Amino acid sequence: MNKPLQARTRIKICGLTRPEDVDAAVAAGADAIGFVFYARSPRAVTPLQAAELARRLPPFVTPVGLFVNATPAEIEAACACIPTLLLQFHGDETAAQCDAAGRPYLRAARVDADIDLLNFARAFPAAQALLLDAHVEGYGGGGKVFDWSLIPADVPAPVVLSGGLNPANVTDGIARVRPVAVDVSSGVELAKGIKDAGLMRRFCDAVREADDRLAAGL
Ligand SMILES: O=C(O)c1ccccc1NCC(=O)[C@H](O)[C@H](O)COP(=O)(O)O
Repeated sequence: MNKPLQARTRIKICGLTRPEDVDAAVAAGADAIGFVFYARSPRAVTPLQAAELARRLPPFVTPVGLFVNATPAEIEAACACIPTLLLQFHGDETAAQCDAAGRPYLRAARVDADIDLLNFARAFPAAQALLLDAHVEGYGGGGKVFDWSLIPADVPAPVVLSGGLNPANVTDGIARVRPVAVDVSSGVELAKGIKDAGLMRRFCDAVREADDRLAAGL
């Protein structure tokens, strides 16, 4: 998969609920912090809780708001609390529903042998990137790795690799998929919504190691 080598692989850490975890994720090198606005998730936060957490972010660390089949009013309420929110649609939202939010967004695809990722990507031309996650019960956050060989070499969108990543497998994931970014939740947790600072550091170090190996042509 021959893709232009970007300066470095960006890192999104998702499902944060505590201020100390936001601080630790930023210190570890996260480029984006995901807040889950899906009430059925054990990692769910309210827009006001997320706004308080997002105020801890320095410049150039992006808050990402994650939605599953939310109403326009729910999306607008979250954006009113966090004006710089990058949206992530992780449910069954159509392109029209995603585009109607009027903001940059990531479109999640739940990957298994049944999905046609090329057609899926073409259906969301306005998405800033495709976030490729495993197909799990409960829409996401499942800690499950999907078969990366299912990802076509010519996906017509930037790819964020997600699904069951952790410090032990992210280097391989970057080498094989060459994503613009990686996304992790379970793999850096002590429990759902409770992140581990050491695991976040190790995850970000492993991403840096993968970038260094790619830059060295290894
Ligand atoms: O994190 C959740 O609880 C969640 C619930 C419902 C839909 C999506 C959810 N998370 C979305 C993410 O972006 C996760 O980071 C992604 O699914 C990867 O999670 P994991 O496999 O646990 O690293």
